[in-house]
Amino acid sequence: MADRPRPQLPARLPTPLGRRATVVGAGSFGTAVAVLLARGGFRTTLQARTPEQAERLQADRQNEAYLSGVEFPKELRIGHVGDGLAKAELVFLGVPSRGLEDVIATLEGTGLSPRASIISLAKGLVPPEGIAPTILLTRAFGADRVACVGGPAHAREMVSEGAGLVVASTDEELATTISSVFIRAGVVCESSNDPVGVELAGAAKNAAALAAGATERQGLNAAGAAAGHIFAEVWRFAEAQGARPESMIGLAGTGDLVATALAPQSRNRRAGELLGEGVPTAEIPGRIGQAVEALESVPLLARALERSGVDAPVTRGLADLIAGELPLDGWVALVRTTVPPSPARWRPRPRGEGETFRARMRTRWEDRRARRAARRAGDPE
Ligand SMILES: NC(=O)C1=CN([C@@H]2O[C@H](COP(=O)(O)OP(=O)(O)OC[C@H]3O[C@@H](n4cnc5c(N)ncnc54)[C@H](OP(=O)(O)O)[C@@H]3O)[C@@H](O)[C@H]2O)C=CC1
Ligand SMILES: O=C(CO)COP(=O)(O)O
Repeated sequence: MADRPRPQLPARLPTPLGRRATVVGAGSFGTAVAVLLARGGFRTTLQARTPEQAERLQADRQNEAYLSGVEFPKELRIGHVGDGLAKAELVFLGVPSRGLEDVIATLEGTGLSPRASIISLAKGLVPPEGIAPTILLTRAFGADRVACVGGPAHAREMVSEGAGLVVASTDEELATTISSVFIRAGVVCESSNDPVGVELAGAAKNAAALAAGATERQGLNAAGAAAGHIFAEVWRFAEAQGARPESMIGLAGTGDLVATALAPQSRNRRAGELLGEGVPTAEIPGRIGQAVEALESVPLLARALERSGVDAPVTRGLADLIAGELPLDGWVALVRTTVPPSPARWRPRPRGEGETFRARMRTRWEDRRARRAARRAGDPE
């Protein structure tokens, strides 16, 4: 930590002295976030699911099962269900999306402060509706108490070298408080007021990494096309929900996609590789041994896109591949032949204020020529 360059702190950062945080879920990411929060000056409790797990973590002062070799700072407290919640101002949920409803239910009986903010670390969708985690949390706690975290952030590298986090909340003060504690801990963290966009970007990158993993042996162009189609399809859905393009283009979307698709240890990409090798979906979580969000969120995503009328053949095809209803060669053929719907290729260009008359005429002429060529090729415009 001491030897590497640290991100620059904004001029006025709130001092965290005496402030408390709890991380629910002592898996790889929950543990890594708890380590950062303790480094960032928060009095932090890491909450395991059972007393036995908590005892093990306390005895070892590291998480052998999920993040071995990362020593806990001495300030980090260890607990199990309910511990550390009554006084916590920030409660981070480090469990996979499918566990969020259960965790919210357990939070209710723990004396959680009505002022505590709840932050989702999940990069998937919540069943059965396939909603973004912050939508579920907002229903339970109200939007001004809710945030999420996205961006390229593999747990082990994050605690040793850093990460590119994005904290998103509709409450600006909350987003700034959370991002400043990560920055104090030495990790780059931007804030955003587009939580659903950041979460859909995270779900899209996991889906795209899984798709790329399943396809890479058949050809890297096909793997890239699969990822590109999925991003475009999810973006059309996200846009209809008011999300902003920078959430998909920046750290939380393309940035995290590159980190996940390149990482040999990525669980989502590895799950895709196993699917591509013909391993049945039901066996994959057991082989990987940790959360593989995309296996569950892709079918939810495909249904959500269908419900909202978004044309999403590649996301649907990936869901069918996961369900065992589309063979690998059928999936690859689908990826190789899918043409995005015409609005993705053909949109009126915005006219710049300073554009000259000549340049405008030239643009119109080029537009007309391209439309004629598309008609001749039999493409709808
Ligand atoms: N790992 C990473 O690098 C990153 C992960 N994420 C996201 O963080 C989320 C958590 O993933 P990650 O930490 O990697 O997963 P892991 O599989 O490493 O750990 C999951 C943790 O959640 C606990 N858990 C699972 N279900 C429940 C439940 N119903 N109630 C309480 N606890 C539960 C598990 O407990 P038990 O051991 O008892 O099963 C375990 O402690 C995912 O959405 C992932 O996409 C985001 C960025 C990076
Ligand atoms: O979200 C991640 C990194 O930002 C981790 O992705 P994997 O779960 O595929 O390892």
